[in-house]
Amino acid sequence: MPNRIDSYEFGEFLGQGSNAAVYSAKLLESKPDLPKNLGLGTGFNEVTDILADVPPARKVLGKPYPFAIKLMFNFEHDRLGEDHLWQSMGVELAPYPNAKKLLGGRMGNFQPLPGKHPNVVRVITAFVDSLKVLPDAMERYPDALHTARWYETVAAEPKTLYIVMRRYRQTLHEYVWTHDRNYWTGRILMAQLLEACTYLHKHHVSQRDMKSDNILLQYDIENEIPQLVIADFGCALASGDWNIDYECEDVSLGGNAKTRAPEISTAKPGKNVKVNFEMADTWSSGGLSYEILTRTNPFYKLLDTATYTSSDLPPLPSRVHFVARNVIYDLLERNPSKRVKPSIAATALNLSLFRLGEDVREMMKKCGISELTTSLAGKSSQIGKEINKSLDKVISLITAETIIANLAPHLVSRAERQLRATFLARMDRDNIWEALRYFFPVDEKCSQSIEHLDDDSIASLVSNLSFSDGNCSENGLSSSLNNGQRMGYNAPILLRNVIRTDSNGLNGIVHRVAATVSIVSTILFILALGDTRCLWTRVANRPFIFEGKFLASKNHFSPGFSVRFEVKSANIF
Ligand SMILES: Nc1ncnc2c1ncn2[C@@H]1O[C@H](COP(=O)(O)OP(=O)(O)OP(=O)(O)O)[C@@H](O)[C@H]1O
Repeated sequence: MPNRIDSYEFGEFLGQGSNAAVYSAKLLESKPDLPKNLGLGTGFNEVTDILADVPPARKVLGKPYPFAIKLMFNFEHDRLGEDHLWQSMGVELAPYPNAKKLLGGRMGNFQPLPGKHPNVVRVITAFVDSLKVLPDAMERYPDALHTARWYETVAAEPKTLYIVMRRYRQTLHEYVWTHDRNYWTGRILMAQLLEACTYLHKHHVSQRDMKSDNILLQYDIENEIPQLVIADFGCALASGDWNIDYECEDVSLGGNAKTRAPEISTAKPGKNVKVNFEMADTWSSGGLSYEILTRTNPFYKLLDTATYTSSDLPPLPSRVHFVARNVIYDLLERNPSKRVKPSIAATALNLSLFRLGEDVREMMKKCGISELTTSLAGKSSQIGKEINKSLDKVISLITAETIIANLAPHLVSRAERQLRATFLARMDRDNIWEALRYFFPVDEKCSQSIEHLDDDSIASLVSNLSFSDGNCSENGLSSSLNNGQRMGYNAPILLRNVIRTDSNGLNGIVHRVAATVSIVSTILFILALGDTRCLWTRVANRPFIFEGKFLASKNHFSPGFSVRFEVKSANIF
């Protein structure tokens, strides 16, 4: 992407804050890039090759101004050079993995995020160039221009920093006031927010200005579930250290005082005082979750972050899922050392979103997970090994369901499929066991008595547990899940029952295989039309087979040959 402002054409004004104005933009005389290679494989019997991994062309075409350019306000047009711009504004680049190179050491210990994340604003490039005075600039931000009346002299060529980002559709604040409440969507938004917090937390970055104007959403169709990103890192702490010295009032504690965690808002400046931001964003995501589910963040007006107690928190609507409710209360725990870690909160939310059965808790129970197993997890390696077998089967099911979801892109939103991918890419067993406590609260008495058991007692406990039977999860599930005719899991039957879909009349899962593939594969597709065939892949090292029919697609014979694969059943063996 070019690093000159002349290479971009500005579109509409998108918004402004105290530090910058943001406009939509496109490359001058650019033509939208159509996907050249549809990314489809050659073998019709390999599921992984037919996953739709490129957006439909219409979505690419539909965005005439695909970028957003943040024009930073330079209030020091009387200073020469560029260094001060990079130094004072460079922190905005915390979400940009190339930032260190770009800054070239101008910001000392600055440690930006090392990679892109689907729930963190996508920065494409940044550069310093001449100040572009747009037609509405004088009216909207006169003080940020070199013509502001207090300058006695200004640099020969007034400049500023520009940040080119992906353009998003709306802020969270706008979204909650323009869309009807939908608690399923709300939970997906919450989970995305917590995935972003998990990523920032992992890399020691605190955004420090978590308000709903700084949470951006992308969706193409009006009732689509939005993709959520955390944006505006202008107040971020990204030095690799959670602590800052707070010796006087002048030290910045981040953005809006109303959205500061209790440990920040109660800090008093003084000698050797340090303020720790490790759990600050996590706390703020609790207030934002209220906003997602009820439109109102209790800390904007009702409560004071410095003085509230947990009993002051307003009740959440009764239809809010019990996991979301408890996660929110735990996020808003005053004591940062007792506050739930963002990764645990995100995992709990993600687990609550799986559809393997009407009730995730019931499904887990049938796999042998219970209050007892969550109490036992991590207690001894012997027990751990046994109960992890049950957990691994649950994980296989979750993975299988995700693959099925990818085969049914019209049934599961893009945002949700991305969320699953994000979650599956980072999950580990310990994290899941901790999150499972939201479904199966740990029995403290049981937990304490296990501490004192000797090896023999543990062995006998293990042998008495239902999960010691390696097949228990299959048995439990197949009795409730399968269609009575075949062994194993029959996940599509479940999906058909529980997925909320507006695709009328679709029975089972239908995936369009748009194949611009070799002639040989095309012939194979044609030969397969109408017959019941199997597609296979592997899930957690176990064969995962879809059985179904190839059907000719009415509308999609161009540009390549297209068929649909209607999945009748899916089985893990
Ligand atoms: N990538 C983007 N796509 C679409 N709109 C955006 C984008 N980035 C920012 N905006 C819009 O511009 C507004 C101002 O952006 P931003 O919050 O980054 O500015 P700021 O001056 O740093 O704000 P603050 O005063 O909170 O520090 C946002 O609230 C949003 O409405």
